Amino acid sequence: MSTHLQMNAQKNIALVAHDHKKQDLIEWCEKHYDALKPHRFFGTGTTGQLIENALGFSVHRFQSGPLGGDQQIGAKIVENEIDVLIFFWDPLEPMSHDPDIKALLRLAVLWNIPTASNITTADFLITSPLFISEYVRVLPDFTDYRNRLTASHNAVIASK
Ligand SMILES: O=C(CO)COP(=O)(O)O
Repeated sequence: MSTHLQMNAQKNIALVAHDHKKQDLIEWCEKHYDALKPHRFFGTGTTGQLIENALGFSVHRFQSGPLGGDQQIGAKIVENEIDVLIFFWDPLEPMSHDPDIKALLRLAVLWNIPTASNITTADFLITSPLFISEYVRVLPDFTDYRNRLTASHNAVIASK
């Protein structure tokens, strides 16, 4: 069994980049300005501010990554408020908030969110016809997982 979530043609895009990758993300946004413009933007604090300044896009900014921004974006993914994650993370730099980064990337996989971690993948994503159309996102049915303990727990209670 699976469940389905509707993505609108206008996507909610989360933009995140580590410090040595911020310029790459800004240049990527500039390169795809026309394709990105119709969508809505979210971002970690510093990345969001830089994108606003460089592109003029309005970006809903969360906290800076090390202050919890990755976790806030992860929560929005769980609440189905983010459709696409563009996260240029730095493979050469250990981060104080590595657990938060891992958690965000994990949630993006769990909730089947299209995710780009480098320029090439981001180019492929933004040029996909699906980027500007409605799309039904398939999710595993988590019901069994959610109920995994309640049935046996209820049986134990009933037997007392
Ligand atoms: O650290 C980040 C993502 O893990 C990004 O945070 P900033 O955009 O605030 O620099």
